[in-house]
This record gives sequence, structure tokens and C-alpha cells, in this order.
Amino acid sequence: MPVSPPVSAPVVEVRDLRMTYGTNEVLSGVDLTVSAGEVVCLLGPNGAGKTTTIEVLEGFRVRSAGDVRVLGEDPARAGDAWRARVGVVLQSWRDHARWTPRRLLTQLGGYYAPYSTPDRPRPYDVGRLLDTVGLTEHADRKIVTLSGGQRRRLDVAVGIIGRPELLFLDEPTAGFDPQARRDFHELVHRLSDLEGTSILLTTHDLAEAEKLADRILILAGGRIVADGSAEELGRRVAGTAEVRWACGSERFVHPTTDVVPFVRRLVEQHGDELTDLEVRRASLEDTYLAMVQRSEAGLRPGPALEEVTR
Ligand SMILES: Nc1ncnc2c1ncn2[C@@H]1O[C@H](COP(=O)(O)OP(=O)(O)OP(=O)(O)O)[C@@H](O)[C@H]1O
Repeated sequence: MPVSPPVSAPVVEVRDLRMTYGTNEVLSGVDLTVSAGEVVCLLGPNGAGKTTTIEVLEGFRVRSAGDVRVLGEDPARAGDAWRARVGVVLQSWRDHARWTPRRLLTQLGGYYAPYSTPDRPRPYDVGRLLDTVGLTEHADRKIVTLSGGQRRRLDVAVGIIGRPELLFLDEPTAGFDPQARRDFHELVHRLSDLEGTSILLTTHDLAEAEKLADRILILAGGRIVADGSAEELGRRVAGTAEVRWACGSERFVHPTTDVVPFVRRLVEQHGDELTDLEVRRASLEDTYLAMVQRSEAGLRPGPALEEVTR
């Protein structure tokens, strides 16, 4: 009889998470799961509650209600051994201005050493980590003199110095130049592929979400309104691809769920008259905006595109 591979428990399990600030209910029943090794991206408009959610999972905010398990424990009660397994990159962390990156990372790394295990030696070697995040040449400058992007690279290094099994990243690439952004994306892939690190991140950069995430969650109106890969979400919103073509001087757009038979029929019908054929899937931006708008209007996702000719 074939033996199924062992199914590991989710690293994050959230059921009916609620958060109220005064009379303002920001989270009104969030359910989410992150499996071991997954890279999950949490999207949502400003003020949707992404930071609130992440900080509850990190154990930095006390929730109003709901069940939360992170690496098998309740973050509101977990101790140092749990914290050593979790990496955190906050939205802004301004501290130790007069220290150098090397000193800060060495100091923080020391806290993780007692939690080192044979299969997960802790902490990372500071020199290698500085190199990985592109800070070697700034390693011995005072932190206060770093640029915003360099400071953010240091934030990322602080988040991973303890070789976390689970990493939370809150808008990690805000302020990054294109090269730093690309380097960071490679780092995320490396952490995920080579170290098996599970990652939950927030971003407003949809291209980044598409590039990094195995799964995307959209938080709007206090709940998760969408959960799936970028492709799955696109299909759910549009249900279709758009085929665009030109015949003589006329241009056409047609939504279809069966691209290949549709295009075959077009070619059969129009032959050489057919020009400028293009198939366009809904972009993550189309999908995201449609889902957020629907959630704000209190609607459920459904087909969106209409046939048009122009
Ligand atoms: N400590 C707090 N006290 C009162 N209200 C708060 C507090 N923290 C956050 N809020 C409110 O909760 C809501 C959600 O904030 P949060 O920072 O979690 O959103 P976000 O999705 O991360 O937003 P952004 O994309 O702008 O970073 C906002 O309306 C915010 O003003």
C-alpha cells in the first residue's frame, strides 16, 4: 500500500480573530492558515488591519477574541524558546542609532545561541548575513548614518539573524531601490527553498506579491475575502481570459474561459484577416481591486467581464 507523506501541522492557525480598538472593530472574524514552508502574502488597503493581524501573531498585540496558534503555541503566552524560532521584521524599528550593524547583529545573535539545534544552528554567521543583505561595506558605520534602504536591509538581517522557522515581514521592501528589491526577493526564495522557512508578509506591491507568494490572502472589511494563488484569484474574479484581436480596421475584445478552442475558431473564421491577436489574463491588480471593491460593496466574487467591441 502506498504510504502518504506525513502531513505537518500548520505553522499558523487563526480562527475567528477579532480586534477592536475602542469602538473601532478592525478585525471581525479573520480565519487563516499558513502551512510549513509556505510563503503567504497578506494584501489589503491602508487601515485594513494587516499590521494588527501580524502583530497579534508575533505576540506583540493582545487580541480581543479568537483562537491563534503559531508554531503550536498561543503567541500571547509563548516564552523565549518559541520567540527564538520566530523572526520579525516590523514596519519601522528605530533603535541603537549609535551602534554599528555588525555590533547589533552580533549582540542579537547571541540571544539565539542557546536555542541552537543540530539541524538548525543558531545564529547565522554575522559576516555572511551582512553579505547576504548587502551591508558588508556599511557593517562598521553607525546605524544612524545609514540611508532608509540600508536601514531596511538591516531590519531584514535583524529579522533573520536567529535563523527563524517562521518569518513575519511587514512591508519589508518599503524604500528599497529596484536592485535591493530584487536582492530581497532572491533572499526570500533562498530562505524558503533552502532553509524551509515559512514566511508571512504584507506588501502594497502587487508585483512583489505575485513574484513571492505561494498563496495570497486579501484582508478587507475586517475579514479575509480571498485566499489562493495569484492565478486562482484571477480566475475567480474574472472567470475568464480576454482575447483581443483585430480584423481589418476593427478591433475586438472577448472574454472566454476556453482560450484555445476560441482562438482556433477565430483563426478558422478569419484566416489571414486576423491580426494583433492577444490573450490577456486578469492581472493581480485587476483582481485585487475588484475583490476589495466587492467587499466594500458587500458583494461576493463572481464573473466580471462583459463582452465588448470597439
Ligand atoms: N494602537 C491602536 N490604537 C487604535 N487604533 C489603532 C491602533 N493600531 C491600529 N489602529 C487602527 O486600526 C486600523 C488598522 O490598522 P493597521 O495598522 O493594522 O492597518 P494596515 O492594514 O496595516 O494598514 P497600512 O496598509 O496603512 O499599513 C486602522 O484604522 C488604525 O488606525
